[in-house]
Amino acid sequence: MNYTVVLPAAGSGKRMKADRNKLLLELSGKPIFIYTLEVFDRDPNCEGMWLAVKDGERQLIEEYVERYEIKKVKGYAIGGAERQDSVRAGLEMAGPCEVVLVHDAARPFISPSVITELVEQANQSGAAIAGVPVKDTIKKVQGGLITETVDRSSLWMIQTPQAFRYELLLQAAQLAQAEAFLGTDEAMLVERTGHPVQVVESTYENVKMTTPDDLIYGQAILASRLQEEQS
Ligand SMILES: Nc1ccn([C@@H]2O[C@H](COP(=O)(O)OP(=O)(O)OP(=O)(O)O)[C@@H](O)[C@H]2O)c(=O)n1
Ligand SMILES: C[C@](O)(CO)[C@H](O)COP(=O)(O)O
Repeated sequence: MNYTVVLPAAGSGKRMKADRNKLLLELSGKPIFIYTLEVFDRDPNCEGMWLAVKDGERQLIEEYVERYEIKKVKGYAIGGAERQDSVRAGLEMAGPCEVVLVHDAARPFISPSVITELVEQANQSGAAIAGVPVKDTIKKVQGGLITETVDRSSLWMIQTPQAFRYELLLQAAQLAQAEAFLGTDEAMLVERTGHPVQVVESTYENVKMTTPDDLIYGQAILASRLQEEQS
């Protein structure tokens, strides 16, 4: 099943504390977002990528896309102040298709088999997102004191990709905009329309490069992949 992917890449990386958009930081000599684009470039079911970028970074990002010979980038939308604004801009520009995936450009280690599973599920049921069960004990804390220990048996950490029938996500995104609702992922926008959202088990490797320690983990993932290739 073919799909189109929208990649929000217009953040600023405050938590990474870098001097530029964190997506341009390098792992083993290659910018983070190029690893992400390569996964989709290699997937024969990916019909095209739409990137949401900052106006002032578009030229630089385009240069990298050319330098690394990424073939499937169809166009660029100008991102907004919030991630949700950037995704909506990308969706509107991508135009109608059957299944659309939204994937953080800051998650370079997504597994191709999870993408395939998400697309199949979204085609059948309308909405499917990636996640992994939480591994730690979860507590609510206020003022340094525990107010509750949460039963973790049904808690999942949600990632991207998040896959949807295009019209379902577009309408949910436009409704959220009209009602000034701000969510932290696309599923939240669809959930509030009442449409069920499936969760597909992903991998813990699919971490979002958010804080400096994530770069160390990212580097370790690359080293272990290289070792596997060579053995
Ligand atoms: N206004 C925004 C904010 C974020 N993103 C993108 O959404 C993804 C996930 O966001 P996050 O990790 O929060 O990135 P930043 O906003 O860059 O980081 P921070 O919140 O630490 O500033 C990233 O690929 C980021 O580039 C975006 O396109 N537009
Ligand atoms: C969409 C997301 O990656 C799912 O985990 C996450 O919610 C993005 O959060 P951020 O704070 O905007 O990075």
